[in-house]
Formats: sequence, structure tokens, C-alpha cells
Amino acid sequence: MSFTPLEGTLRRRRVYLMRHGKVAYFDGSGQPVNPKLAGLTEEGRAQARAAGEALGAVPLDRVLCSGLPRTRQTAELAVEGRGLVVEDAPGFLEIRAGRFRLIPREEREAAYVYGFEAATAPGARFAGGDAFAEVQARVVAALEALLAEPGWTRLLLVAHDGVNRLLLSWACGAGLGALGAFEQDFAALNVLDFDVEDGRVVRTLIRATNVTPWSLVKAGCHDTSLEEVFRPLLVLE
Ligand SMILES: O=C(O)[C@H](O)COP(=O)(O)O
Repeated sequence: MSFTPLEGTLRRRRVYLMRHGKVAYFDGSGQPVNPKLAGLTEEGRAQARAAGEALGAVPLDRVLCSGLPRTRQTAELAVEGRGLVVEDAPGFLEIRAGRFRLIPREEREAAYVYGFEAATAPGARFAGGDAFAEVQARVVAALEALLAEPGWTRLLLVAHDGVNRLLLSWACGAGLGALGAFEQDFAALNVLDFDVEDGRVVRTLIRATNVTPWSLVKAGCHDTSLEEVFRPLLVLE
């Protein structure tokens, strides 16, 4: 065994899969900001700290983020003061939507806000951008590679709405079919266990999804993540 299994198990390790905290994707004049540069708002920072408190008693061995500022900032806040180094894991970078100006305004709602619901159509792309199947293959391969690495029992991975949904949809055996149903609110935690034998996943367990320590009962959380992120695009020229 190349890792110490969770207490009482033979070959089980745990991934805390998290989405970054709240980000402002539009500036004060309603124009989109470069998503590669978008950072956490004050609310997003508080959400990340709340997740850190919830994880306080968990003996994490590793902490990873996709590498974009919003995931790095979230990871650093969530493990602040614990002496853990946050690693970049670019295999978990977000699925990219196409350019909104190339999509007629009347088609944008279906393409962006509800685009994940059409992911199973052959060759489907996210609003003319990345192909869902290709990104799912990339993020699943990145997770399987992590699960084959020795030396850790519990790991925190801070990624994105789309990435997390792609992993959850795969983990529950639905392929791309559950992409639209798995909400991922800001700073949400998902708890996934994997039984790993000779570096290969032999069992996948979904223990919790979309847990938001900043409000366990989802107070004020009414929009979907995609409605919140993309609705402002519907009115832009
Ligand atoms: O799917 C989405 O909502 C967008 O790609 C943005 O995702 P993120 O806010 O989790 O990075």
C-alpha cells in the first residue's frame, strides 16, 4: 500500500472537492472581466474562511488548486495557518465557454445559462467553446492520476463549477448526463471517497455534494451557479 488508508478501511482515501468562493465576473459598468484574473470578493473570502473552519479538524495531507487566482486564493484562505503548501494542478482548469459576441443574444440563455443540460448531445460544446466530453476526459484523467500518487490520505482540491460537475457526473456513473443537475454554489464542498488498489480506482463513493459551510440551509441561494455567472451576458450587445 503506497498510502495510509482512512482509519478502519483497507484501501480508502478521501478527496474534498471544493469550488472557489464568490467572484465578481462583471465590473461596475456591467462589462465582463477577464476570468483568468478574477479574484474573490469580500463575500467570497468569508465563504472560503467558513469552509476552512469546517475543515479545521480534518488532517489534510495535500492542498491543490487549478492555478487560477480565484481557486488559489480560496485554497490559501481555507488552510490559512496550517503550514500546508497549495499546489497548482492545471489538469483541473475550468471548461471554457465560447465568445459571447459570436452567439446571438436570443440564443445565449440556452447556450450559457442552461448549456450544461445539452452536454450529452454528440460533440456538444459549452457555448461554442470547449467540448464537454474532452474536458471531462481531461479532468477525470487528472483525478485518476492524483489517486494513483502515493503518500496522501485526505486531499483538498479547489476547482470550478464546470470541473466539479464533470467529476461528480462521472463519479455517479452518469457520464455527462448529470452535469445540469449537480449544483455547485460558491465555496461548496463535495466529499468523495475512493477505494484504490495498485493505483487503480475500484470503488467511488459520493458522501456529500454542494455543502456550503457559509449557509448549510442555502439562505439567499436561489439562482443556479450558471444563472448567477452568465445572466449578465444576456443583455450585452
Ligand atoms: O461553469 C461556470 O459557471 C463557469 O465556467 C465559471 O465557473 P467558476 O466560477 O466555478 O470558475
